Amino acid sequence: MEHHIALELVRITEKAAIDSARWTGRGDKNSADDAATTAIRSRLNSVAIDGTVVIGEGEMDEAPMLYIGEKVGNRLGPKIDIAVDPLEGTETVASGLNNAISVIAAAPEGSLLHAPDIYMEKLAVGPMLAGHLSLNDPIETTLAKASSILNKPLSDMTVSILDRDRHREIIAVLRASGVRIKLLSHGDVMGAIEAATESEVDMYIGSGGAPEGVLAAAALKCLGGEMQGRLLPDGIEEVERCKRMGISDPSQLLSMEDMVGRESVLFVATGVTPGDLLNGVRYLPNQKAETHSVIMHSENQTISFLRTIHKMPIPQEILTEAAM
Ligand SMILES: O=P(O)(O)OC[C@H]1O[C@](O)(COP(=O)(O)O)[C@@H](O)[C@@H]1O
Repeated sequence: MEHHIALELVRITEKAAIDSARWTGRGDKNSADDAATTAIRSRLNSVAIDGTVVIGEGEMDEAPMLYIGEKVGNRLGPKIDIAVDPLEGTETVASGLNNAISVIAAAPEGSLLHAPDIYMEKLAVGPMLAGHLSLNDPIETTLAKASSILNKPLSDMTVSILDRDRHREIIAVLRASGVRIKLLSHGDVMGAIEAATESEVDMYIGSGGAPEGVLAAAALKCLGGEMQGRLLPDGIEEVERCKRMGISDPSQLLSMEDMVGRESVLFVATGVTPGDLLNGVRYLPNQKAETHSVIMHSENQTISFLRTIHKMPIPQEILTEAAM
């Protein structure tokens, strides 16, 4: 995956972040999401790719922009799959909380799993634990193995998980084991990534969105970590949806390769609100804004951080007022 594509894509997540961060704390998650989606959609066709959205805003009949199967890019570049979440953490922005990002992953055509918008059970770890654990094991076994490989007692380990009622049993098991728990209010792409960066978190577990699982798997591949998943279809309709998207056995354990393929993957994200890995957007005087982004390539496992100062166009309404 070529570097210039990453730079073009990150310019797009930056714009999405700048536009959606204006909705921080305003209690309107749909407007925040619309702002990010519009920014991404209006710019994707200028990127030198022959792209297909495999993870986007929904299926064709439910999403006017960035629908699954939509062709994007100027068609002059390589054929690639695009997974995009214009705003990961819509509620986070609406409530003015931390860790909302705008994110795009890209990989050669046919590499990324067409994940339906249902829940996925997930296990994400960093390089030291990669290849050593299994989502099939009971949590107690997973924790014991991790503790032995990391050579630290359970009481020194931290596991992160979304703070949801559906996780009550898992959280009880974690508490009984003695590990520290980091409860996330929203945003499990960043939650999973944190398990593979130099943070206090050793492991991310629990269920979250399946599309977010694929995005996180792309990042974890670049970080040398590992992500395993299992779709959790709720009822026949969701099982059928999995099948329509090419997943014949929705209960199968999904490896990194199942989710992001064997070839090189690219992951770019820009912080919308302040977070552990990325700062959020800062609006500066003189129509400027500052963004913080990360660009990850799986090929050499390079992780680059980018701080950019943007000169923003003067809003149309101000131009109109000045002309009067
Ligand atoms: O809030 P739920 O239903 O537990 O869903 C969890 C999913 O929602 C998120 O927290 C945020 O998703 P949105 O950006 O769509 O609001 C994801 O990161 C996560 O995978």
